[in-house]
Amino acid sequence: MFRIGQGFDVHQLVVGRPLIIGGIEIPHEKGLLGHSDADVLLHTIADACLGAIGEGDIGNHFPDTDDAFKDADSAKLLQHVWQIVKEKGYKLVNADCTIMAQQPKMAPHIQAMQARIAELLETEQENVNVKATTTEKLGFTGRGEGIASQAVVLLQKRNG
Ligand SMILES: Nc1ccn([C@@H]2O[C@H](COP(=O)(O)O)[C@@H](O)[C@H]2O)c(=O)n1
Ligand SMILES: C[C@@]1(CO)OP(=O)(O)OP(=O)(O)OC[C@H]1O
Repeated sequence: MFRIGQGFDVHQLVVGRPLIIGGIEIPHEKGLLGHSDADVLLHTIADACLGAIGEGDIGNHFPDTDDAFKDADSAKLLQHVWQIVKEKGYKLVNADCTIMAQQPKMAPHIQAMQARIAELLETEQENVNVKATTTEKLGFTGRGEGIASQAVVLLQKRNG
């Protein structure tokens, strides 16, 4: 049996924060604001996984009112979500993601993001695709006020 899930997330870009996307720290004069480390891409993938198995969203599992998740490493949050997916008997078929950011250039970091995400989802790197697009200077992403991300994941029930 197959299950599909999609995720979408947005975080504001501000000075004084590191920019962490896809588990990779990217040199930039601004970073993403959030209760956790605000890794917009890992949040999107976690939401897509939770959506695929009908388990709500990361806000339900890791409330932003809980100090336990203050400055949390989103890789650990995604690992926790992936445990739930595995306990339900699923493995990843593939994940496809898009980052919407006017700046900085994601291209030099895409391979590292794909490798890290594949590691977190216990799959081969070829099963994880990360893309980036500017939004042609339009909207909040185009003005550099924030970064958005979306993802689709396909899961398959393991045999036995
Ligand atoms: N933050 C970004 C945005 C885009 N790219 C890459 O640039 C290419 C052109 O982007 P469009 O806005 O015209 O879609 C595309 O190949 C993106 O991968 C990037 O590296 N970082
Ligand atoms: C990740 C959590 C953890 O407290 O906080 P934020 O970093 O603010 O991120 P968001 O995408 O708003 O998801 C909610 C929370 O689960």
